[in-house]
Amino acid sequence: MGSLADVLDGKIEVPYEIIPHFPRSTVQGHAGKLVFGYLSGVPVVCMKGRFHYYEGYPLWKCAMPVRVMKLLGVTHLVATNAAGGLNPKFEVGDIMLVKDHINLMGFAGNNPLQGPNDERFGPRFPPMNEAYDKTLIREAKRIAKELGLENIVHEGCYTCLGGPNFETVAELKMLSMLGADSVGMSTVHEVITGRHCDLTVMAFSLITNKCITAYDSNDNPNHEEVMDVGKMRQDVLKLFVQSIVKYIKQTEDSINP
Ligand SMILES: O=P(O)(O)O[C@H]1O[C@H](CO)[C@@H](O)[C@H]1O
Ligand code: HPA
Repeated sequence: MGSLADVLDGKIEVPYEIIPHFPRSTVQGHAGKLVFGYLSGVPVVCMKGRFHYYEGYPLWKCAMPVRVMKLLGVTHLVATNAAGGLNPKFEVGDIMLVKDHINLMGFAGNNPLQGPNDERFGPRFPPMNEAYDKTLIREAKRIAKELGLENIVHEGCYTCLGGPNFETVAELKMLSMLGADSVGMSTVHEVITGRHCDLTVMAFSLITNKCITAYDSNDNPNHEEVMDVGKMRQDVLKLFVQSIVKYIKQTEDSINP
């Protein structure tokens, strides 16, 4: 067992505390380390713990590790998250490939790219209509089929709220009407920052709980359940990401032999 970061070959772990100006992880279950190593022979860097707006960091700081990755030579970002399933077809433990997002915090003028634009990373007005790489989504679906995961892998639209509270019934009903299929408190600002600096991006949600859209329900979402489902699905997620990374490497090698 262990997360993806734990099974890298030639692993080097760098605690966030020793990286100058790096934020610190404050969330239970987020260890706070950058882990370098090889996954199926492919050099990768994993974040063991990410940063959320509700921890008190501005969005640009939450997403700063993405720019650090860009400067390290990273070309592809695979962002994963735990999310509530809003689409009634999703079950707990399912995977949702993100085909699009709704940047709710952006609606209120809060964006990781706010402030002076650093042209060395990217343009002032980056497009976001093709944020999630279509080829990677297609190949992830093929890989899911090969691994026998086709019944649990879906495609949908993710939305990020500021948190830390889970959503009200009325909020969830509204998000559903807006077209969201999964709901979380991360990823969108990382993806925007990644696309701004021209990383190829894919993302997926692990559905850790069903969103409660009925007033007569006695269930409550909670972080313990989110972490438990994450642990339960750890091995499947590892295999899935490993296969996607292998595919990326093969295509890169065929382009630049
Ligand atoms: O998005 P990640 O970091 O996977 O975690 C999700 O799970 C936590 C809530 O249980 C929130 O932080 C939410 O964003
Ligand atoms: N809502 C918001 N964030 C989440 C959820 C949820 O239901 N589950 C995991 N992260």
